Amino acid sequence: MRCSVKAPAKINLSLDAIRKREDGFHEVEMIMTMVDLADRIDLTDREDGAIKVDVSEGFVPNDHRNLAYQAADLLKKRYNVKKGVSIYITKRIPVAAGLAGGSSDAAATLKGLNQLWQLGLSLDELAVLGAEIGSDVSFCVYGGTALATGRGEIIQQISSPPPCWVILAKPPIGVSTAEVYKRLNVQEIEHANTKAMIQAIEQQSFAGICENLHNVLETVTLDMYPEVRNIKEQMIRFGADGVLMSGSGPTVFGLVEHESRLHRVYNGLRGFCQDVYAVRLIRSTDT
Ligand SMILES: C[C@](O)(CO)[C@H](O)COP(=O)(O)OP(=O)(O)OC[C@H]1O[C@@H](n2ccc(N)nc2=O)[C@H](O)[C@@H]1O
Ligand SMILES: Nc1ncnc2c1ncn2[C@@H]1O[C@H](COP(=O)(O)OP(=O)(O)OP(=O)(O)O)[C@@H](O)[C@H]1O
Repeated sequence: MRCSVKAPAKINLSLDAIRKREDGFHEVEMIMTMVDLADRIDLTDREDGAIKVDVSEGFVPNDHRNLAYQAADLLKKRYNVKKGVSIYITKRIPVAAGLAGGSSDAAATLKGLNQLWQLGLSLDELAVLGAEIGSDVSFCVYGGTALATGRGEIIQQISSPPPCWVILAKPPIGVSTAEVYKRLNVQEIEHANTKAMIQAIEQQSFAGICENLHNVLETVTLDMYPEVRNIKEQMIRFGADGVLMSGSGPTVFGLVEHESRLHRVYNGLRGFCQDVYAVRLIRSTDT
């Protein structure tokens, strides 16, 4: 038996860190949403019980380090599954970009194997398992738009933002999430107004969303990598309505309401950066 699952990228419309916890993680408040740039996960079950991973991009690990492998391994061990699986990952989401590519691959693998291995688990159960793999995996299991708290694994779904375009620009560097969080000084940051962001989304106020875009990790990454700051400045200069770095970066996204302006921002950025994508937000009715 086979099945294919889409694994979309996420962006953080806001990301606030409340405090550093005893376990080394940060207590966060994040508003996350999916965009229609996606990896594809093809799963084929195997009678020999093995888990095999193959990835379209040779530099992504194809062993136990791959988060999709970890998802399959976790399900297999936890539910004592005798079958194995061949996982083929067609990567389209840039890697180590702040777009949760690996986390989304893991979430898609959990969902696909739930069907393939007929485990009958609910989304809530898959999300709890996902949290064992990484902080972003639970959100990726549900998709849509959500408030994520705890270390990112406590998910409360909210309305989808109004339709708009999203330009993603990724400079040619990879950023370590652990390193960025390590350099964050929670005592000194200007906090995000998460409530105002939720309210803007509930009221379908595009202007309100743009006004409340805030990511406390942005200053850290911008100080470490001037090229990320440059992309942010260019995105603003070319006229995106709202601009923010996603996650721990280095991808910067720009929200654009009108298609007429989309081309100017997209073409302008192409002059500075090779990895530029024009995508849409995924509304929960689209999935
Ligand atoms: C930056 C974000 O992508 C925003 O969505 C997430 O907060 C990070 O999610 P992720 O990549 O799934 O992160 P994980 O693999 O769970 O954690 C990587 C490292 O980031 C740091 N980390 C992560 C999440 C969190 N709430 N606090 C942290 O301090 C920890 O040092 C951890 O060892
Ligand atoms: N399926 C996968 N796809 C991409 N990278 C993976 C995968 N599994 C493991 N990795 C490893 O994880 C690292 C981070 O990749 P990923 O693309 O998930 O980062 P990210 O977009 O910054 O994630 P996040 O936004 O959740 O912090 C990569 O350097 C890669 O070696």
